[in-house]
Amino acid sequence: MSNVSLDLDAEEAAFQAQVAAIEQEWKNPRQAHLKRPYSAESIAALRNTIPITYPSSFQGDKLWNILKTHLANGTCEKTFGTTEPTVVSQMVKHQQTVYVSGALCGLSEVQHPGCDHADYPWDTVPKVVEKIFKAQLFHDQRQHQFRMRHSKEERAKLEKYDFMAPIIADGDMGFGGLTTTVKLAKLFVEAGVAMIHLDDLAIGLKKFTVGEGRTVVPTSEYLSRLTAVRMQFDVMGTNTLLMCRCDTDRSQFITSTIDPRDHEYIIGATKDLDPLVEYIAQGMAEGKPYVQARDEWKSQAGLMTFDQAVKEKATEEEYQQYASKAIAYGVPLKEKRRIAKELVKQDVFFDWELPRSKEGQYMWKPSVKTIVERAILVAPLGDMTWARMDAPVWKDIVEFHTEVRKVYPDRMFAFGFTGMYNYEAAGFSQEQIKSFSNDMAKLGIVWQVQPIWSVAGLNMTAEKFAKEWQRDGIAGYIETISKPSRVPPIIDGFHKLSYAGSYLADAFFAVVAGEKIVP
Ligand SMILES: C[C@](O)(C(=O)O)[C@H](CC(=O)O)C(=O)O
Repeated sequence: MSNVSLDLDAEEAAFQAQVAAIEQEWKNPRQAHLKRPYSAESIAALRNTIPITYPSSFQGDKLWNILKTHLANGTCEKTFGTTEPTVVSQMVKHQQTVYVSGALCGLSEVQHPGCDHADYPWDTVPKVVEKIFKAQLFHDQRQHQFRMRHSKEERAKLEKYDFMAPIIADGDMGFGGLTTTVKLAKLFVEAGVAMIHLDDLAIGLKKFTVGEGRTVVPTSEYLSRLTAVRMQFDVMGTNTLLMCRCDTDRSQFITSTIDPRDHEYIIGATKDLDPLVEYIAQGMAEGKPYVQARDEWKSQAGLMTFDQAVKEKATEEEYQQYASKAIAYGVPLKEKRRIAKELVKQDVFFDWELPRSKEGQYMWKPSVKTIVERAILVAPLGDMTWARMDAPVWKDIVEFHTEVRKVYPDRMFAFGFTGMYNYEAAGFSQEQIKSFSNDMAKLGIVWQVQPIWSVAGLNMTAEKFAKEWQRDGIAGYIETISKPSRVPPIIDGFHKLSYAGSYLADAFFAVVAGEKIVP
């Protein structure tokens, strides 16, 4: 039974037309850098039968043009994170984009605030994007209506801002599974986002204070996540941008050994000890703190990668022969073992199961090289790349971006100034700190974000006023806030009717009553 006429020819013709349209979309210069592992037919079969368009696609194209212009000019867009629409209304006066930080959402937009575990409900960040995007539309609408109340000559004297700054948002790790990643991508597009970033972290395994902060997932899982987002964007036919973010810098663990492309970096014990978890359990039963027991075991286990273990046992000549055959991208441990057995006289003991954590994670040896390999592998799925770094090590920054651009010369990159950066400890002079953004822009880092300004920035402002308010009462407010905010360039506030939207609200009444609202 069906409630529509079964015109099979029409259905088939519509499907083939959709396939042709998708293939044409993918040939567009805007998408020339993308390569999908799936066909246009697969996407056409997943689309709705009615045409749906999304402002997200328009904002994605706008952002693409902003970033490509910076790339061409060797400059960069500098933005910061927020969850507040009123803050956004001020950001747009000095910058071109807005960032919605997951860490900030986890502190202020959830029922259980806390550290950036990205363990908040998967729809948290998209909802904040929607809140901000709708506020942008409101600011844009009231500014337009206010301007159109004035003659063209008068408008020349009025300030005008582009409130529709593209929103970039934190997609974290896609929240665990492919179905959540697909739903997340869909919700972000429906919310009006211009770009999301997705990373290779494992969900919910961050420990902040014991040196076990980052666990990555296998390369294969990272690929699947990004493919799922690209697929969902294609199903929706949107030009929303996808940023491939790698968090392997300073990661301590990986969740699985399933992908041979990771084997080079997985750490094993070269001493045949009891497993770490047993040693820790025994130590804690004797009253030892967890970290002490863990570090004791680590100091005895001879922890290293298999290649390092071979180097320890082989002669120089044996190792050179081994390296020429076994140290290459994607060589599985099983093959490495076979080559070592063939070439190295001494037995190489190596067991990556012994150091596994209680949660089953494998130990990981981070390096710029592994971030480069992941970034290059996934680049055809995304529009930009971000190697998230825990510290501003200039040598690593140069190495990473230079290596990726050897393969993708026009690749655009992002950089995040995390709150904990200690520039002096990283060897930066004051001059280098000042020129940091411009120096990075020359490497193709066209979008740079201070993600969590709001935590310190707004807190300092709030604490300062709270103190003055108690001390000076309303006189203090007038001196420190009200008067300064009226001095051009004026900071929008409810004191200026135009910015509260009062004229917009009255315009609804006027239009309904048949009155003119333009001069
Ligand atoms: C950018 C980030 O993902 C965020 O949630 O804002 C965080 C910010 C931070 O930890 O400073 C991150 O870089 O992981």
